[in-house]
Amino acid sequence: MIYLPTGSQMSEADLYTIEKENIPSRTLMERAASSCVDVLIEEELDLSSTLIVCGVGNNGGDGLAIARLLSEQGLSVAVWLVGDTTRMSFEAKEQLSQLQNTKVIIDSQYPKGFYSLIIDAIFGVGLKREIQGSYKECISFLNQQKVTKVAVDIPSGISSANGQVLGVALQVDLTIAIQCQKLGMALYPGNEYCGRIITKKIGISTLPFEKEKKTVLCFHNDDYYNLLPERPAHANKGTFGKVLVIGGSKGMAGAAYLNAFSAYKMGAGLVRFYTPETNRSILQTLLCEGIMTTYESFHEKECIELLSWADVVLIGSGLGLSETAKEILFCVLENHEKKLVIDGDALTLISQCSNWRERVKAKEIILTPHMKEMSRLLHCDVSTIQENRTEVLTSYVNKNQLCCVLKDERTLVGASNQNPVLNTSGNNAMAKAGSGDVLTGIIGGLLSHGLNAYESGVLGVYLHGLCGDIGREHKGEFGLMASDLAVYLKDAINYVKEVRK
Ligand SMILES: NC(=O)C1=CN([C@@H]2O[C@H](COP(=O)(O)OP(=O)(O)OC[C@H]3O[C@@H](n4cnc5c(N)ncnc54)[C@H](OP(=O)(O)O)[C@@H]3O)[C@@H](O)[C@H]2O)[C@@H](O)CC1
Ligand SMILES: [K+]
Repeated sequence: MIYLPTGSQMSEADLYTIEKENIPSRTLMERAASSCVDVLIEEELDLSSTLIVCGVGNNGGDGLAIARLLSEQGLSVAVWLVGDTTRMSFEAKEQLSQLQNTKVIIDSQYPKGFYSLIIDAIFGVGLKREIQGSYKECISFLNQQKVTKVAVDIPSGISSANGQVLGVALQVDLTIAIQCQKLGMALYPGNEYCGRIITKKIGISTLPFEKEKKTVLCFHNDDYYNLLPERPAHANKGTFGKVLVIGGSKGMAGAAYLNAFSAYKMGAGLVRFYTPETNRSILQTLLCEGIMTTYESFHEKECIELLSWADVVLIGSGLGLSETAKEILFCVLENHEKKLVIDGDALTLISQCSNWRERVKAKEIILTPHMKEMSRLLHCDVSTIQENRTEVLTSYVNKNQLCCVLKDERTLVGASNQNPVLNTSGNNAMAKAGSGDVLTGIIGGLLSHGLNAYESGVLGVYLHGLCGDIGREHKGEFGLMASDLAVYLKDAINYVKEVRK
């Protein structure tokens, strides 16, 4: 597992290392620069004529130190110093003065020439506001140059906190992340600007953000392997849990089908539909293994009886917003005591009720909103969530004591008192109707094996993304369907086991 700190968390770690571990800032900068030079050599980049574009902060300081190290090897280097040098950081000033006695060309304008490589050391984690004026012109100009580009720490213009482009950003081929990859490099669009990412540790203590439950994690295959549920040999269909799918209004039977099919494919022992009568023959034809109870209107006693049967309830996929849907939903909230996944229309319905959380009895709760549904739950706009997703998610799950799977190109899973986990599996072939219903089913299947909400959310999202990655290989970027995803679950699970070996 790795930490994905924001730039601010990284700056705190820099400071902690300098002050508490007595490693001078200058030493860290030298280590950063020599690590970058190592990468440039290891990657066999053409270093015959390098342009290093430096800002006036410590990212620029890294760039100036790289210029000196390359020049010491007899290589031709030019530095384009952008920004107001009267505002230069102490460390960058030191680096600049060391460069004066070398052959490196230093210019405050673009030093005209033919370059084999451009190194971006304009902004690192210290970038916090929109880029304008001459900085903007410089980055736009560099974007037009058809030369290999390498970013020091993070491409200039990408917010290390949320991956957004702050006015303009440099598209590079390779990013050398100092000590850790930053959160903004894993999120979109930031990730697309980074090219390949190579991380180089330079001895910055990560203790300050390791202690914080709000630091985002990215799991490795082994972490996922450790979460995979066991399938004991002495088992019957009751061993792997009973899942009740409440979803699929008229015309939306497919959503309930995908929930149930995916829960079965994830290994659930028994899956039952509770769905409108109009869906009966459709669902029984699609999934003969699904047990069926149907309704035409709300019957409290029937609903409560079904809840006492179920270990896990999945409610909301294609449920609709009717009065009956609402009555069933609140009956579930107020009576189901075990595990509960709230998806789709059920999320919209709870967002219209200010005290919904107080009414929930379930001991484990997972919400699976996409950005729009999250914005309804929080009564704010989508961009506010996208810009501050970690803070928004952590405060929501802690306030409501539940697990929330915030679906996006990069899904983030949060749970009370746990670090949020950012998922990196999956691809754009999965951006299709029904994909979320499959995820809900997979999570249901994991819950029914005894995993807790956080574990089911984290592993479920990863497996779902892997199904998309494997599925794209077989069905293509255009043709992959949501129902295919669940079919590839067996390959996804095998992949996690195989990589472990
Ligand atoms: N010893 C250490 O600490 C180590 C640090 N390391 C390296 O340092 C990097 C972090 O350095 P940093 O904190 O100095 O920030 P950095 O990214 O250079 O930018 C700050 C400068 O940009 C300016 N500025 C910001 N936004 C702007 C805008 N929109 N438009 C215009 N200007 C803007 C800002 O100006 P100000 O806000 O002060 O007006 C300030 O001048 C880190 O990524 C890593 O590469 C490593 O070597 C390891 C050891
Ligand atoms: K940079």
